[in-house]
Amino acid sequence: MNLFIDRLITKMKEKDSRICVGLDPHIDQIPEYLMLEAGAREANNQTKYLEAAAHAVKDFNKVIIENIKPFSAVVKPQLAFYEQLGLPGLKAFKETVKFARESGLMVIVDGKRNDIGSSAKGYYNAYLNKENDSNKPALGFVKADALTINPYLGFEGVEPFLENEEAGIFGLLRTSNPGAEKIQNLMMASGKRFYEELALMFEKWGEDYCGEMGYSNLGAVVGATCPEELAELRKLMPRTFFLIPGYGAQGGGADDVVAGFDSNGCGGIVNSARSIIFAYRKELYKDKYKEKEFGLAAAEAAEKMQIDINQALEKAGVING
Ligand SMILES: O=c1ccn([C@@H]2O[C@H](COP(=O)(O)O)[C@@H](O)[C@H]2O)c(=O)[nH]1
Repeated sequence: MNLFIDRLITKMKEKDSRICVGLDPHIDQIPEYLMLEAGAREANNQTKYLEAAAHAVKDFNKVIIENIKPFSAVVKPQLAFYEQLGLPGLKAFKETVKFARESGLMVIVDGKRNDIGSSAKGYYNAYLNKENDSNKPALGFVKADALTINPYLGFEGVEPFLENEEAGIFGLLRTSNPGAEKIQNLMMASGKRFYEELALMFEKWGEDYCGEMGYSNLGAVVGATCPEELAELRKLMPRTFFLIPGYGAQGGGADDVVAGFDSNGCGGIVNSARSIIFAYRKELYKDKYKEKEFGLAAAEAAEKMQIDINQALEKAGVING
């Protein structure tokens, strides 16, 4: 049972959780005391500031991971927030991935990578490579369980990412942002929308990478903000597992994501970043938790999201309570 997708489904079942916590450390929302302790406020040049901010990010992530792990099987660090901190940010990212995996969580790196096949292989090596494939030391940056990719270059840009059966990928299909509709919902000459055509390609591309539970190591990203497309795609793509972002801060809610799951309550994982990791700043929790208790606020928000989604599935008759 080494296939990524089988491990993911098993872990989600063990925790009875369909949520993924986004580790998106927006610097302006990191608790001020962490920035002060790390020396970010006294830094008088960029080098010192980036080092201090990256230190604060690493400390922040560790507290979040410790607090949300009872409620989530997976975290999804968004690379953009680490790259903006330069080399110290990449170091913080690497330590975060390692800490999350040591804490028993699976890690989906959100990098939306892709290129022509020969260059895509480089991204594969960086994030998903097997550690010991031969007698030679292997290439690699971090050991993630999965990576988000962009399928725009076609299958030869996707195939290199599927080499390691222990690792998975999620290709952008129908994204959660408002502007996505203008491109992804374009009507094609076939009478199908662009995302529908792409969905059929995903199903075909993923067919040789299926696990024991019927889902493929090639998953798809479909937004919680477009429940109609989510419902349609679930029917069109029986072997494709969905990563569903857009919950919380972007407006998606529990009832919106129900359609992303199959009749067994499987087939999707719902991501939320800001509304969990920065819950301590939200009206709902602000009076209850002090800044230093941001981890407790994140735990409460994660538990609420876990319960809300499970209850929405129960209400829809998909799972039994
Ligand atoms: O369609 C997409 C694809 C990826 N994302 C990413 O998910 C998180 C969402 O963060 P929130 O704070 O929960 O809004 C972020 O990393 C995005 O880059 C997405 O939102 N939509």
